[in-house]
Amino acid sequence: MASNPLSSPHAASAQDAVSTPLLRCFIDGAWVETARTFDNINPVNGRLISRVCEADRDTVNAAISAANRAAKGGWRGTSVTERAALLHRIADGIEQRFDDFVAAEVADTGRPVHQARTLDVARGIANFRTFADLIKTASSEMFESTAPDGAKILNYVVRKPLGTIGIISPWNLPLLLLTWKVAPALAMGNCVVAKPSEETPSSATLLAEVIQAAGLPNGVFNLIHGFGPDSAGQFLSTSPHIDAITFTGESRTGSTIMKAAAEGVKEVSFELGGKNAAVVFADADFDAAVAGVLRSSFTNSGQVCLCSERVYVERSIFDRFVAALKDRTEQLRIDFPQAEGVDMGPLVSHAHRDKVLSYYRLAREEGAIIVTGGGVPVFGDERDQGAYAQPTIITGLSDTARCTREEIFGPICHIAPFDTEDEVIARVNDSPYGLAACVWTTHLSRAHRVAAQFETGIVWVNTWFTRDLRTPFGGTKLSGMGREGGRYSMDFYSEISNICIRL
Ligand SMILES: NC(=O)c1ccc[n+]([C@@H]2O[C@H](COP(=O)([O-])OP(=O)(O)OC[C@H]3O[C@@H](n4cnc5c(N)ncnc54)[C@H](O)[C@@H]3O)[C@@H](O)[C@H]2O)c1
Ligand SMILES: O=C/C=C/C=C(\O)C(=O)O
Repeated sequence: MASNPLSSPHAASAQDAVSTPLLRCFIDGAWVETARTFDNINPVNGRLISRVCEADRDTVNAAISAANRAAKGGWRGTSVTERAALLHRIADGIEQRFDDFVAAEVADTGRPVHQARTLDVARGIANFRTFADLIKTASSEMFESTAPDGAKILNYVVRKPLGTIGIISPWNLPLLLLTWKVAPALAMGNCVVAKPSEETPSSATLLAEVIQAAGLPNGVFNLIHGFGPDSAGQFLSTSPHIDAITFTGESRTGSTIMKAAAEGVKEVSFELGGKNAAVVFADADFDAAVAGVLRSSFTNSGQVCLCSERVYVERSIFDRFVAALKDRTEQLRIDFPQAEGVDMGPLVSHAHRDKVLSYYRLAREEGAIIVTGGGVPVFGDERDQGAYAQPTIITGLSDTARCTREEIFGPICHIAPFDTEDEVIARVNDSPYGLAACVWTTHLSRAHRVAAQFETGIVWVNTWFTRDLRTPFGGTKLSGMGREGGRYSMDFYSEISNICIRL
């Protein structure tokens, strides 16, 4: 098991003086305990990691009031240079406590240590550095025109802080997805009330410690812990005193939050679910495509919103591709997060594994062929108390089966053959979701042609989850609303005003 990451004074133990840390909320620059706590469980072995203070309505309101006060205070007036320096200090702080952050992510999620190092924590740092650098180089639009009487008119655009931003994030990439919103929100001069997932409170708590140490003014960043319905998530998203909500999570939750936001006509940004497709043409670099689909299906045990759950392979290479992917999948090492060469840890929780396993059963009921996996690995050690599931490949389902239409969010993909380019484009687009798609081909014009026709916010050609943080990121249809990244984040986290001057 990971060494306990939560060794700082802010995680001091209250109820269990011996060892179980208590994670507190961070409000107006102070650590706040609440009456109710919930357990944070390690999915590797079912053991208790920490107890977490659940923010009740009064606590959430206190966090929002603190942010509102700070928003009216000096923060919005800080210079870009000062804010950029603070963001870099936060990035430095994460770097200085790199191993604590890695251990926190690993303990909460069971993900491989090397993934936490190279993806999660590295991106947490990059998110702060990227937006610090972006605001220093940002420009704005200017339009010159002529008034009816011939006078010269100058229009220019300014970005002002929105005020208080409510941030609600999921458990699948906890630090990455939280900082992806916190960094630009602060960069644009806003104050923040952030609620991480109840499944993954640890790295967010460390982030609050780092932010406190970096010297952000009190109330600019506030952290509340808790659940969604009838808990901190609902109290935050239904408050009339926040100015915008940015949310990453399930489409259904996004819809609930949107109803709450409609009441006050709040700005929303949603990064939601997916049922992403990977398309492999016969002209693809075969080995690269197999390796790519292996990654895009099973990284983080399939718990990345961008993972491929629908794989379409051109019929002439279908059997060979399925056999090769099966072979590679059966070589994946499912192990403790700290094990040398580990490829996959458990799912995030037993509850989530129950959901994923219900789809493994449904696949059989719907008539799927189980090519590999379809169950739970047996280890003969404490991992048997964990939330592990086998990486699973299925074939033989129609495009109307529930397993090929609904997001499963686990280590499973369905592979189907296709015959023509037009056919596969139509099948990929026949989905209520539209987050990301991958194309594997060496045919240059086909790559452009096909990519342009996918109804998704993101298309990767001969790669997957390769990110440039300046690019627009988000989904169409049930996969989201709006785009974040680079100037798209700068726009969302700002009130954009046009100033028109008659010269
Ligand atoms: N498009 C993207 O960029 C992206 C990225 C990551 C994850 N996701 C999606 O997230 C989902 C997995 O995450 P999850 O299970 O944590 O999602 P979830 O919607 O259950 O929870 C996400 C967050 O919302 C909170 N929440 C739940 N109900 C709420 C309510 N009624 N009001 C306010 N807050 C509420 C939760 O406590 C949590 O903090 C998958 O569907 C995945 O595709 C999308
Ligand atoms: O699980 C979803 C992954 C989302 C990734 C990002 O939001 C990103 O890379 O910025």
